[in-house]
Amino acid sequence: MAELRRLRSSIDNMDAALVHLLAERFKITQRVGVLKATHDLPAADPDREAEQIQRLRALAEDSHLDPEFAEKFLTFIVSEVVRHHEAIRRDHPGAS
Ligand SMILES: O=C(O)C(=O)C[C@]1(C(=O)O)C=C[C@@H](O)C=C1
Repeated sequence: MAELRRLRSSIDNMDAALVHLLAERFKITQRVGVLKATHDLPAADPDREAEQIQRLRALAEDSHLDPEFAEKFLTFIVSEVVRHHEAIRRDHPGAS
């Protein structure tokens, strides 16, 4: 069906955009991880995460996206970032 093909083509474009955005986000959090290891800061910052969740839930509501889903998505990404931060701390020569 032509309509299904068109819709799937748009889905593929958006999935590609998501992957590119996530790759850029992880490049930045990599640098944050090195900074945190160098300055002996904890991998996770629960206060910052609470602010991010609050902000994303509000954005999701405005955009008619399920805020629960937005929170789960952010938490999934941030938990992977924290795992990377912990690995950087283990490997980083400047870390204590
Ligand atoms: O902002 C930070 O301190 C980060 O390490 C980045 C980040 C994130 O991925 O947004 C990851 C872990 C923290 O708990 C909070 C936020």
